[in-house]
Amino acid sequence: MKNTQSHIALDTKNLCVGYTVKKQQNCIAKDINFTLFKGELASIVGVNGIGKSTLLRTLGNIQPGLSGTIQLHNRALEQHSIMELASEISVVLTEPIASKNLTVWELIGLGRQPYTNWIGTLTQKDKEKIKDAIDMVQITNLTYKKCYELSDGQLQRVMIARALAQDTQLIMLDEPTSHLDLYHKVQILKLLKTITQQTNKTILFTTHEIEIAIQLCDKILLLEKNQNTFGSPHELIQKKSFENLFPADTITFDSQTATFRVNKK
Ligand SMILES: Nc1ncnc2c1ncn2[C@@H]1O[C@H](COP(=O)(O)OP(=O)(O)OP(=O)(O)O)[C@@H](O)[C@H]1O
Repeated sequence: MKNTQSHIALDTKNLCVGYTVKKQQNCIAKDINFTLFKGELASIVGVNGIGKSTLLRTLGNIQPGLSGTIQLHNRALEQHSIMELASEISVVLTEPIASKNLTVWELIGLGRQPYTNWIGTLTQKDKEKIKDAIDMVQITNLTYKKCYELSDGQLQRVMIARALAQDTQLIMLDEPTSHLDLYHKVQILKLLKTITQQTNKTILFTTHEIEIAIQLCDKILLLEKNQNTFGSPHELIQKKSFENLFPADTITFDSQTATFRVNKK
């Protein structure tokens, strides 16, 4: 968010995320304006290097904004304590976890840190939240496995369960389907959809899986160099937003099937 006057308002109690960036020169993301509501599944898409992860990480307070402000409940994000933020927003990143020696149960238990005492003692309520998270992502059979024993797809489920155990209104994930095959990509994104439907939580994730996002997401934010578009997949298709995403001599978008076609010539 360099050289911009950006203002982002997060309100996890009512409207979930409102984000505006005023148009300025030398900024990748321009004129962003989006609002997410409870129970919505939303994705941030765009070509490599357009700023998807930067936006997500900035919203999640993982990295400082290049300029502008982010407010959570009318207070600057950085004015909230880490524990306050952790009870409002959970973030799942792509970086490999340092704690792979933990069991699945222990790792998911870390999601309860905002609520436990200083030595991390889990109460009955904490244990129930962990169990509920495990049930929701369907990994009961993995509960006592070490995280280093898991496949990438299983580990992603564990990370989602940790975010669920953290029990925040907003869950953000950076590229949750990287390293997964098509089947497992679809499984993870369908799981995110189910979570929004069953818990009324809001999930925002970055992805390169535009075709799957079109099929599953309630809202899509398409980041582009000169403009950004936000809306339902249907609205974006109507606006022909995907048609110039890639060079037309190589890849075209078929709005009838909502798929990208490779130009073989
Ligand atoms: N709004 C911005 N203004 C200026 N620079 C930005 C902005 N957003 C991102 N950048 C810079 O652009 C580079 C690419 O950003 P980022 O990794 O977020 O892109 P991405 O879309 O997630 O890429 P990929 O799809 O390859 O993962 C980074 O160096 C980042 O610091």
